[in-house]
Amino acid sequence: MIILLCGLSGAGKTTLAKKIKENLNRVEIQTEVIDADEYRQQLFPDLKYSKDDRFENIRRLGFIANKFSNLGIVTVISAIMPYEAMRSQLIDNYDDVKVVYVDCPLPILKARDTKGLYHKAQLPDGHPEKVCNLTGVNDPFEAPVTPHLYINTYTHNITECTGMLLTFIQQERHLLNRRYIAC
Ligand SMILES: Nc1ncnc2c1ncn2[C@@H]1O[C@H](COP(=O)(O)OS(=O)(=O)O)[C@@H](OP(=O)(O)O)[C@H]1O
Ligand SMILES: Nc1ncnc2c1ncn2[C@@H]1O[C@H](COP(=O)(O)OP(=O)(O)O)[C@@H](O)[C@H]1O
Repeated sequence: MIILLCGLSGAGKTTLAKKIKENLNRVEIQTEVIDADEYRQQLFPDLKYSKDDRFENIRRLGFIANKFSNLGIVTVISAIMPYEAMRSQLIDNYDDVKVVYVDCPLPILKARDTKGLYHKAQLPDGHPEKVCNLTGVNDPFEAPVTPHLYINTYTHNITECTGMLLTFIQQERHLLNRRYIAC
C-alpha cells in the first residue's frame, strides 16, 4: 500500500508520517516513510521547484515507493504533491495508492512557519532571500477534491490526526488482506 500524504509546507505531513511509522512498527507492521524533503536533499539535488521538476520528483518517489510496497511494506510518501495529475499518475501506475490530504488554513501555516519559508515568500520582489515559487503563496496547489482521507491539522491535534490516519491504514490493510484471501 502506498499512502500519498500531501499538503502544503508546514501542514503536518512529516510529523504525522513519523508518528504513523512509530505506531505501526510497534504492532509489527513494516512501514517506510519517503520524505520528499529528505530525498530531494540526499538524492535529487538536481530538482528545484518548477512544475516539471516537481513532476519528476514525484515520479521518482513513486517508483521507489512501489518497490517497498511490493514487498508488503506500508509506504508513506510525504510530499506537497501540488498537482492532481501527479497524484493521478501514481494511482494509475501502481496498485493500492491512497491519497491523504493533510490540510491546514494558510494563515495558520504562516503563523507556524516552521522553516521560515512563508516569511521569505512575502519579502518584496528583488529581495535576495525572496522565495519566488512557494506552494500556496506564489505557486499553485490543487487541493485533492476526493481524497481517500481528509485530515485537518488545525481543527484536530497531533494525537487525533495520528489516530485518524492509523485507523484508515489499518482498515485499508484489512480490506487488502481480505481481497488477497478471496483470490
Ligand atoms: N518554493 C518551494 N515550494 C515548496 N516547497 C519548498 C520550496 N522551497 C523549498 N521547499 C521545501 O521543499 C519541500 C517540498 O518539496 P516536495 O518534494 O514535497 O515538493 S513537490 O511535491 O515536489 O511539489 C518543503 O518541505 P515541507 O515543508 O516538508 O513540505 C519545503 O521545506
Ligand atoms: N494536528 C497537527 N498535526 C501535525 N502537525 C501539527 C499539528 N498541530 C500542530 N502541528 C505542528 O505543525 C508543524 C508541522 O510541521 P511538519 O510536520 O514539518 O509539516 P510538513 O511536513 O507538512 O511541512 C510541526 O511543528 C507540528 O508540531
